[in-house]
Amino acid sequence: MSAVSLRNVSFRYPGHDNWILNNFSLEIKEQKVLAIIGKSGCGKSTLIRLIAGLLQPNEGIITTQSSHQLGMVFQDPRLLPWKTVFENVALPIRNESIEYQKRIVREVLELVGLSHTESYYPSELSGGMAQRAALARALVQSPDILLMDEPFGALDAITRAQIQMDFEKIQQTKKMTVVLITHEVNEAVRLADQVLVLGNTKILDALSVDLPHPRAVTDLHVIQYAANVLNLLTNS
Ligand SMILES: Nc1ncnc2c1ncn2[C@@H]1O[C@H](COP(=O)(O)OP(=O)(O)OP(=O)(O)O)[C@@H](O)[C@H]1O
Repeated sequence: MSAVSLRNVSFRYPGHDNWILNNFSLEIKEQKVLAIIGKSGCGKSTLIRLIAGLLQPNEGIITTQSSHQLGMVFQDPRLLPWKTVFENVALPIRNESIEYQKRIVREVLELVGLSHTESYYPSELSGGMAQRAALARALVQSPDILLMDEPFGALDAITRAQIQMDFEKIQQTKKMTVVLITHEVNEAVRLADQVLVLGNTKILDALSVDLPHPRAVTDLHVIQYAANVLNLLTNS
C-alpha cells in the first residue's frame, strides 16, 4: 500500500525554464524508509517540498492518504531561541491541554534521549542535541509520514552515527513512512528499505536494501550495499 503517490509529476520554479521533475512517478510504501540520494542540485529538496505540499506541481498529481499526519525535519534544527526545549517541542501541540503537552513532550524527549534538557534554551544545546530536539518536535504529533531533508548532514561523524542508531530504533517502534534525503551512502543503506538515485528530472536507479535491523555500518552486507549504491551514483 502506498502512503504517498506521485503520478506523472512535472515541476519547474516560476520564472524558470528548466524542469526540475519531468513526468515523474513514484510510489512511497507505507511504513517503509525511502532514502533519496543524488548529486547536488538534482532536485531532492524540491521533491520533498512537493510531497509536503509546500510547492504545487505544474502537471501531474501527488496524493497522500488523507488520514496521514506529516512531520518534517530539516538540516538545521530551526528552534526558536527564546523558547525552551520543552516549549519548542510542544509548539505543534500548543493548543492542547498542558497535561497532554507535558505527557507527549516528555514521551518524545525520552525517545530522542533529551529528557534532561527540558528547560534548556537552544543556545545551551550541542548541534546533535538541537537536531534531536527538532526530531522530537516532528514526532510530537505522531506523524505517519516523516519527511527528512538531510537531517543529520551538519553533524560530525560520531554524533551522526549515534543519532542514526537512535533513529533506527525509533523507526522500529513507530513504523512511520519516512522519506530521507541524504548525501551519505552509508546512512541511506543503514536506515532505508529502498534507496533511490535521483538524477536531473528523473529517477536513475532504485535499490532495495533487504537486511534486518539494527544494521551496523561495519557489517559486510551493509558495506556491499553501500558499494552498490556508490557505484550507481558514480555511474549516473
Ligand atoms: N526557489 C527556487 N527558485 C528557483 N530555482 C530553485 C529554487 N530552489 C531550488 N531551485 C533550483 O532547483 C534545482 C534543484 O534544487 P534542490 O534544492 O531541489 O536540489 P537538491 O538536490 O536538494 O540540492 P542539494 O543536494 O545541493 O541540497 C537547482 O538547480 C536549484 O537551483
